[in-house]
Amino acid sequence: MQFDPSLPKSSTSSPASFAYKSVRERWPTIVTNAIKDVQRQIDQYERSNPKIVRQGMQIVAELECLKQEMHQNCTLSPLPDEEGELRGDVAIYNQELQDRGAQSATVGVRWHEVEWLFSECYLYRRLFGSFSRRTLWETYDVFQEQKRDAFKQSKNAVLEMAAYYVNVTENIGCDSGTVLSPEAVERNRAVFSDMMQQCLWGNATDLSLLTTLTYENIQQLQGSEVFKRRRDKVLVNDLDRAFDLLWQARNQGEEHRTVDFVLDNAGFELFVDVVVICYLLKSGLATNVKMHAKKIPWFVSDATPTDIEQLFDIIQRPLDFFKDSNDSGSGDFAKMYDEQPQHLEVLHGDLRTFRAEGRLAYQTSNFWTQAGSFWRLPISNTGLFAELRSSLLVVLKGDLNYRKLVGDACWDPTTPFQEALGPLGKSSKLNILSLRTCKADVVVGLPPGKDEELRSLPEGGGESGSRAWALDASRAVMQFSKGR
Ligand SMILES: O=P(O)(O)OC[C@H]1O[C@](O)(CO)[C@@H](O)[C@@H]1O
Repeated sequence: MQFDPSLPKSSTSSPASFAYKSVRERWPTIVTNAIKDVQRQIDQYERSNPKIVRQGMQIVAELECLKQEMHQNCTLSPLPDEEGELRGDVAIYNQELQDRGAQSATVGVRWHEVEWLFSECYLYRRLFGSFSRRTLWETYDVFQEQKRDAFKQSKNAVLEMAAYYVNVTENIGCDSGTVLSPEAVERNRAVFSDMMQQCLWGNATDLSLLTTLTYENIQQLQGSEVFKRRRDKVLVNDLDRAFDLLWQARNQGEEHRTVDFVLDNAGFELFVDVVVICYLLKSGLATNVKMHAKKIPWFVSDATPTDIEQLFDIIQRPLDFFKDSNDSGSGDFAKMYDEQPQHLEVLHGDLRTFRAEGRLAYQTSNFWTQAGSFWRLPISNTGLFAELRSSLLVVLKGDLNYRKLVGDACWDPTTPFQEALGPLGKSSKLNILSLRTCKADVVVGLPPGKDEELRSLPEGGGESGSRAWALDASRAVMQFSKGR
């Protein structure tokens, strides 16, 4: 709190904001879905395991209570103590809650009058605690089924992306390490741009925003046609600067060219991230990539280490995973796969090699699931800060990472991206690339007049005070900051 931007923040009290709607409609739906998921488990264990059932019912009772508290605008209660390595986090959340309470005009911090970023993180942290404090549920991911179901419906786009990967790396991968003609450099630049744009739009399928997704919804959000159609929806595109950074380092023969990839959603987005990461390694734009995942189930669809391992398995044995997805209109995966099995096999082979060589790894940190903005990083997690500073480039995916980068503050939308990064911006020694489809009110780095232009569109928000154009993931920014 102390180190966040001093500007006012998005708050659940502001009727024009997405935060307002979130606490009143979206979060209760998310908690209701979690309750239904636990209920299904309880039904399954009804006869065989009374202890699981008993603990499950305690979880349901807690989640019902959480919903009521939101509904009735109660104060946010301190998180119950937990065992294990995440215990310290609970203390950090509770300290912040206490500090915020002490500063508030009314007593305590109420659901309908609280900063959005803090309260949303608190919500997911509290949800997690309901499971982690129950011995038979402590490793249960209440969002797992939703994540897997959504990914099962992404098979067409998975095959397409794998084919694209093979095509690109066959033609460009071999360029690594050689001196290239200007035309070849431009070809590499174009491929980088395409890859990164696929990576960007992979972020549109986010289960915390789309609380009910149909097969048709998913198809509309995925595939190469989608990203081609949406080129003009990218409001800021700094990819050239990021490419120049990686390309120059590669040409100068810098030995360690690590890219850190701060992940967002599991499922299709994670699959595209992994493809893009393999491309970065294969093309020589990076020598090593470290993926950063969430330690706990987070914002419904965020990727955890389990999701990563499951994805690696799926890439190795796609038929096992996709064969029983019986959604309409999807075609017969086995048949489609038979026609081009080699694409996923090539991807799997590369993945296995990079992992065996230690060039592709993943890790977690409590930092990613704490409540505050990333402005706190240099103070609150010096180890991670040092690690990211030693990286050539840090790629951050998604809307929540963006909100945390800029502190979810009410910036003027023309504020330079680097300025809004505060201590992670100028002179930070961090090179940052944010790939974000817009799902929240905050945005920076826009050209003068752009926000006004977008607000004046039908559905753009108009005079309502809402930045409606920025809420449905139909627009995006790819912003770069060179901190060293
Ligand atoms: O998965 P992403 O892109 O981080 O999106 C999550 C974000 O989207 C929302 O669900 C909607 O704005 C926010 O609550 C959250 O910041």
